[in-house]
Amino acid sequence: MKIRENLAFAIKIIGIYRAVSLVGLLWITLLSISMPLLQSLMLVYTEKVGNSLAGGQANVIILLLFIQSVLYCSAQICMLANNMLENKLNLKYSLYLNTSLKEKLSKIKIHLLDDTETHNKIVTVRHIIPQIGVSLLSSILTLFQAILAILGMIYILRNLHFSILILLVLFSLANIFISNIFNKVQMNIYNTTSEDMRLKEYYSQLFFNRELMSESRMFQLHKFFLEKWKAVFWRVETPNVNLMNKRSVLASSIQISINLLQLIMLIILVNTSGSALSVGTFMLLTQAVLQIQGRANELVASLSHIHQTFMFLPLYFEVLNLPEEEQVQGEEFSGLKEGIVVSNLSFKYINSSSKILKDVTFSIKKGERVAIVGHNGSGKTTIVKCLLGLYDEFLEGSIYYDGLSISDYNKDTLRNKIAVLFQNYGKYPFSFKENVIIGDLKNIDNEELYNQALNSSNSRSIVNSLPNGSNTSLGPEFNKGIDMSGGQWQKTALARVYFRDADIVFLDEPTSAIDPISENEIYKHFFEITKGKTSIILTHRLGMCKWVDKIIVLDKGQIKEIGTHNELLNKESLYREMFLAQSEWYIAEQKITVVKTGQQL
Ligand SMILES: Nc1ncnc2c1ncn2[C@@H]1O[C@H](COP(=O)(O)OP(=O)(O)OP(=O)(O)O)[C@@H](O)[C@H]1O
Repeated sequence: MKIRENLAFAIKIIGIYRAVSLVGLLWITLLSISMPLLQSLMLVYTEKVGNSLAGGQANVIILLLFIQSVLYCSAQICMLANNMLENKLNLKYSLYLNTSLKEKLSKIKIHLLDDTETHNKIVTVRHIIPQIGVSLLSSILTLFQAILAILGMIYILRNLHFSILILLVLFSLANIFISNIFNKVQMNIYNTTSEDMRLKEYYSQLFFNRELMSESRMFQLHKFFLEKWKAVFWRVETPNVNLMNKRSVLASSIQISINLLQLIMLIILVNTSGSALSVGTFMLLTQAVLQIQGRANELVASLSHIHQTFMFLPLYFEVLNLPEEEQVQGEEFSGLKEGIVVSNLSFKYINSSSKILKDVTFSIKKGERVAIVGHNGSGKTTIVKCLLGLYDEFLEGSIYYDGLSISDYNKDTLRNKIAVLFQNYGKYPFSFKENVIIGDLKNIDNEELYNQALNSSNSRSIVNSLPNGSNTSLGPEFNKGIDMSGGQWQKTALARVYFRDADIVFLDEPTSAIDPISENEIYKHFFEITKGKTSIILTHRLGMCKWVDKIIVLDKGQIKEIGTHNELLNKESLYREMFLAQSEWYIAEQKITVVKTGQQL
């Protein structure tokens, strides 16, 4: 089973090498075969030169030396070409393998990223990618080279005492056995420390995360972070260092054994050949013994590396085979015609212990403006994620767009018609304009749309204040960029949403960081430009709910009430309770103003 599995992996890997560069693969194989052949030929000529030194003609000796030199230069040129090609292929394989991984991650089911195990696997695969690339290929080729070279030398040494060969075989077998043990230990270390490796990276980046820097200074957290980082540092590095030390002990022992082995082999040679040994043959034999030993070491090292890589390959292919979001070739979504219906929807995240949404039912007509409100953690964002089709297979109940279940639509066509502003939207270190136009990559040259988006999101004044206008780089980490305030970033993210020619708009807390005057402007624009579009806004600012057609109030994952602002305010409701609690602030403020100024209301 194991052999069959490994064979299947080998075929897949060869497929990858072929896909990346068939010509490169052929050349590097050719060069790898040429080098040991040239080395064997050089040995043959070493013997001839040595033998001709004893009484040979000068011109014959010169000719032999010349041929030997040509062979040496050819071997060097092959080695150079091989190294250069290897460097180039290294880049190509690394690009290919990393691209495959990134493409995969952009397609896997979102719920997998809620799982710690998936993160551990991904980080291990990222670490082993360099090993799978050219490094594996060069180990395979080194293995072939070593086998060819050893066969060539065995042929040259065919008349020698067989005990030399037995010694070599025994020595190599012991070496392979020990490497095998080390590889298993290494694999175990990777498996057991992958989560700590991620933690170590995370604690490291806390020291240069600009957004957290001020908090960390004010709370004087650096020592706390440092201690956490140090603890995890030792947990990750200690097993690796211990293994490295053991490997070093092994390497030194091998070097000492090689020396002893060479001595033993030369003693056997001298004893078996006695005085019949010519100078040339002695030179040939000593070099051959040295080379054969060197090659045997290469053979063991490459076998060990191949073995180690093959132990990791299942994990690599496991990550590449993680389930992807299903691309139903189903119905094309060309825009909402009737509305959205959510029917008895219940939902639970992969790692949550109880249901986050419980039997939720509501409907939204085309063109309606709906606000979803409720306490923190009541499930507002979760409903949106379900409506976006991010968690289809975990849903109980149904979500229909125009009467057809969300899972029957082609997801790309559905998402093309939806624009979303998430609570944790992206703040990209691109130019201001790029931060907006990534909202719809199909329209990146549409200046009119861009200008509309700036106006609707109240971002025009931001662009005017930036040193290079729309082309100003954002974020000081790159390209001497400019940082923006929280509210300016939020307006930019809103512009991104408006830039998308969407039919349905979801906004999750769109104005949480925006000043009241801008907020007012933004909502005015929003209601203007979303006329005819369906919009769903998640908010804690209940003042804006006066302007929507319907308010859905969530409580602990359940629908508590549905109605308009007036309907809900005029009866005992959670909405009324929340609205009054919020408006108390303004009423209290008014009283303060009255007291301060002595004016009458
Ligand atoms: N990926 C996740 N895995 C497990 N539980 C989650 C996940 N995301 C959210 N939750 C849990 O689901 C519940 C609802 O979260 P959700 O973000 O939907 O609330 P919300 O109403 O949008 O809250 P807020 O008003 O604070 O934004 C919370 O208890 C939260 O802990």
